[in-house]
Amino acid sequence: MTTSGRMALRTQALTKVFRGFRAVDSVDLTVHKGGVHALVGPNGAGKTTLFNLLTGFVAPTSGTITVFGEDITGKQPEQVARRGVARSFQITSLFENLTSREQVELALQGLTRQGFRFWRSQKLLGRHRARVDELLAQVGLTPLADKPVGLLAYGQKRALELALVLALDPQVMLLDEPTAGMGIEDVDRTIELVRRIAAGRTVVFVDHNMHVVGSLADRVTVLQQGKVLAEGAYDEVRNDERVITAYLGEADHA
Ligand SMILES: Nc1ncnc2c1ncn2[C@@H]1O[C@H](COP(=O)(O)OP(=O)(O)OP(=O)(O)O)[C@@H](O)[C@H]1O
Repeated sequence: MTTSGRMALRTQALTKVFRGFRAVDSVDLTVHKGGVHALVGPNGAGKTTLFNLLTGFVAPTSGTITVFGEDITGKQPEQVARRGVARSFQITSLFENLTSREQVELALQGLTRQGFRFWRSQKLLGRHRARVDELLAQVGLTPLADKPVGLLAYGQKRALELALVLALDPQVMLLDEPTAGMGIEDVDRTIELVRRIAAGRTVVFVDHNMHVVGSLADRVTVLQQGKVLAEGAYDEVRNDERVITAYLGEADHA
């Protein structure tokens, strides 16, 4: 296999400047195919901006982004999604009055060009139902499929978000703080869930919880002030003096 064939995502000198402020500063990032790659760093390090760049929600000031060897720099989010890169939806994008099932149906419907016409075809509708059931089962929401989303617990809503990403059947899945705001039980359940759905895909995720990072990531990139401070396996990175200092600095601040 060629080197580019093993790379799912690659950025070179990727930079985003907001009114003179370098939020992402010359980042070289390589995410290997099939890898689970964590982006960590103190608040304001540029993690969200990097995510937005990788998914086309923010256009870079300079630098390049490639997906499986293809240059996607400057492409729109839909075009990036069409190349198999999908990010998690935020809870705020869930409709509280719809059930989990309806929510997943809506996500699948968005994938079809036929739109509403699609739903009039009984045959396709049946095939679709099976897929909806499968997605709900994957994230453990089968028993709650017909409950309005507004009545779901926080952790269950986060699981539903993952089902919406999975509906796109992405090759590369970007998860923005999948365990943020969760209690310990939900955190451990989510770790298991992400591990399961990561099989056969490439995952990039941001998380502040080092237990999550250590449990899931085979590679960790530490950002600080928009730059890559360190990169490596979790155990290498967490013992890196510069990383310890960056985090202690943040703790002092707090
Ligand atoms: N649209 C914008 N306009 C101006 N500045 C921005 C914009 N988006 C982000 N920034 C700045 O860029 C820097 C990096 O922000 P970013 O949200 O990417 O950091 P982060 O690592 O995700 O932080 P957190 O962990 O707090 O979510 C911050 O200083 C932020 O204020």
